Amino acid sequence: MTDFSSTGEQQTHSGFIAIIGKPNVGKSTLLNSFLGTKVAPTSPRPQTTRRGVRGIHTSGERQIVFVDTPGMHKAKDALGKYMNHEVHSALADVDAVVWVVDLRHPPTDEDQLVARQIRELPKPVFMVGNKTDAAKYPDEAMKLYRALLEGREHDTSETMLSAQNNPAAVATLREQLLDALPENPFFFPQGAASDQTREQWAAEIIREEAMKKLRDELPYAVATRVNSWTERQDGLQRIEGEIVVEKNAHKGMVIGAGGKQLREIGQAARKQLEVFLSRKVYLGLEVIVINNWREDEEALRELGYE
Ligand SMILES: Nc1nc2c(ncn2[C@@H]2O[C@H](COP(=O)(O)OP(=O)(O)OP(=O)(O)O)[C@@H](O)[C@H]2O)c(=O)[nH]1
Repeated sequence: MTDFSSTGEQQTHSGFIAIIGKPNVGKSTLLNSFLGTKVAPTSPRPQTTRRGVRGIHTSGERQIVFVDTPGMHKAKDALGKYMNHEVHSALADVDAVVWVVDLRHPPTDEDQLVARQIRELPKPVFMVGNKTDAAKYPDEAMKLYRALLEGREHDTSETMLSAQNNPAAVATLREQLLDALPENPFFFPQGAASDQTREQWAAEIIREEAMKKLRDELPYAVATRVNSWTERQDGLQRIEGEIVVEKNAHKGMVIGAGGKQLREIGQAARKQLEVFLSRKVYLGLEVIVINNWREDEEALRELGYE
């Protein structure tokens, strides 16, 4: 382990905390809110998160490394299996778990799947009832979720909040997480916000915008990557990216009539990148085909899912 501790004298506390839950409950939104910056993609579509993206929060002598996991679900293909595997390995390696549930609805089979994973886990679990702003019966829903952990013998705490609209409640929860960290040297340098490269980060933003625009099953058949990023002397960031589809027939569906859809995806992604980078961005996007990439272990590796 690399020792990034700020001082040799004061003891630092540092640890890994996984954010888990079924798809679409608001895990990435909560992570971004914990960090006050955007490291994870969010979208109204389930299963937007594919990698165990890490976000890092350092406060004084304490550092949390967040592991944002893909939503746990019943896997249908190699990509799905990879995503569930990410959740299992995340749980084995972390010091505590934040379990996010959606208070707008009662628990489903997928929530039970998650609860089974953590009921016996000998690590602190912080249950977060999310979306209180949009829930009709938040207390009743929370009771049903609580029941899924009945019999659990290890530390469990609860919070109800809106990851999207409740920064004060998110900050209070973050403070509780900081208090739960074990004594450890820092795992990352103090200023770091994520362990993603800027290329991975930009590729995820492009994928987020593509997922918002594409219809039916197509969003899930799309991967993105950034192949080149150069900075001009006047500060303009020139980024070249690819949207990868798994069939020739999908290419036209992504590009759209006269290239309209691809242009819209590119424009939306460019705007997000410009906001986060505070720089002018030129974004070049191309659509390419890698046949059945979701079933192809080598292609998955090539696209960074390993
Ligand atoms: N009303 C409301 N919506 C929220 C809140 N938090 C998140 N959302 C929305 O819920 C949707 C899913 O949020 P994400 O953060 O992408 O969810 P996720 O759990 O990371 O999703 P996966 O990547 O599929 O696992 C998005 O449309 C968010 O804007 C909240 O506090 N209130």
